[in-house]
Amino acid sequence: MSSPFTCKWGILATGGIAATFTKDLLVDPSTRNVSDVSHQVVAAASSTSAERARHFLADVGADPARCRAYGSYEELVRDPEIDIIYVATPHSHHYENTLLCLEAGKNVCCEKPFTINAKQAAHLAKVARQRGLFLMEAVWIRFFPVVVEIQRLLHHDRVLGKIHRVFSDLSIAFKPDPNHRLFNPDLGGGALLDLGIYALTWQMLVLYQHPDNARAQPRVHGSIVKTPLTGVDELTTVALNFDQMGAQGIATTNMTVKSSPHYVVLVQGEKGELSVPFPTYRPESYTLRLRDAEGELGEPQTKTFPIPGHGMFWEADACARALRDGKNEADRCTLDESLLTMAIMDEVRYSNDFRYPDSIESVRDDA
Ligand SMILES: NC(=O)C1=CN([C@@H]2O[C@H](COP(=O)(O)OP(=O)(O)OC[C@H]3O[C@@H](n4cnc5c(N)ncnc54)[C@H](OP(=O)(O)O)[C@@H]3O)[C@@H](O)[C@H]2O)C=CC1
Ligand SMILES: O=C1OC[C@@H](O)[C@H](O)[C@H]1O
Repeated sequence: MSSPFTCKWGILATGGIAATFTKDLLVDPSTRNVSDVSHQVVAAASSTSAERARHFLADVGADPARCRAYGSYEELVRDPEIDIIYVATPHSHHYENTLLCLEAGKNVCCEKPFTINAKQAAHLAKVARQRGLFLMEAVWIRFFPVVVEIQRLLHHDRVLGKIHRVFSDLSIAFKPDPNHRLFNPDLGGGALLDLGIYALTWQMLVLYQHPDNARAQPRVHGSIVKTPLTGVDELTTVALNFDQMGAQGIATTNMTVKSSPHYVVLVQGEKGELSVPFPTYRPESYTLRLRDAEGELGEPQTKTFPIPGHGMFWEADACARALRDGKNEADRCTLDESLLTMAIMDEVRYSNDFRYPDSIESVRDDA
């Protein structure tokens, strides 16, 4: 058996999800039956201090003898050993931080949402393509085995027959705090960009990618209620009409009331229903209920997929395989779909008169 391709990671930022992702990189791939790729953490950087980066590496359990700790992102992107950088800053910073990496010749996996708006995302895609670099938005659910199986059931096996509509929600009750990144407009806060992107991703996975849709773009209508606290969107609903296949998607999100536990994603088709419970940002199971001869929904059949860690390693494996194979995009998370998702969120925000400060909506002059 040939030895696995080892992907060498640099971690840009040391907050909550950077720690979770890095710990997942250190999980033994054999626990998820992966033997063709593996991961090594070779550096981390904090914009605060090198000391903070050192603590981060120690906290996540990285081998201090094999890692470097930097006190600036600029130093990180110059590290010659790094194959790919994981960008884990707040939304407001993704565009500039990813550009910094790409311009230094580094491949990038950038946290969701890709950027603040579609113009910024298009600029990143242009730079990556011009330079022949790998670039991916870290929409980790796209790589979960449960998601792969749901798509096979709906798209290939067509267990529900024609799909009529899809409800998808991700709502979490956060304590209102004007300084938290979720509420702070200067950091790109708001339900849509942080949580709604998952509800929209389920629509992309089920309806947009359905063979009957043939990648036709949906018509989009959005409705937003802003929080009086800071003016970012607090309650947001998006209706997506997939005219090609005569189906409708309803994606909802909010930062005040938690999603109902059982039917967070609900796909309704002519032959029955498929549902995915909370949390849709870390899906672990699905339930299928098929109609009997009388048209009544039958007994629920649930299938659960164990997650041997947090579940972020599957997207990391996809990045590693793309680098190994000389590809600049991951098949399950393409730049075109990230651009379309950003364009849908732009449409919802701008049609509801919700813009972030110019300082974070802008693109560089050379975009
Ligand atoms: N996939 C998933 O499940 C999740 C994804 N996310 C995404 O990850 C990203 C980061 O979220 P999260 O880790 O929760 O955020 P945190 O606030 O915990 O961490 C963000 C980090 O970014 C760095 N940073 C740089 N500039 C700033 C700034 N001006 N203000 C605050 N932080 C700054 C800091 O690291 P330093 O000081 O070291 O530079 C900070 O620790 C977001 O895009 C979010 O949407 C978040 C949670 C879950
Ligand atoms: O991606 C995310 O998923 C989980 C949420 O708690 C978090 O706010 C969000 O960024």
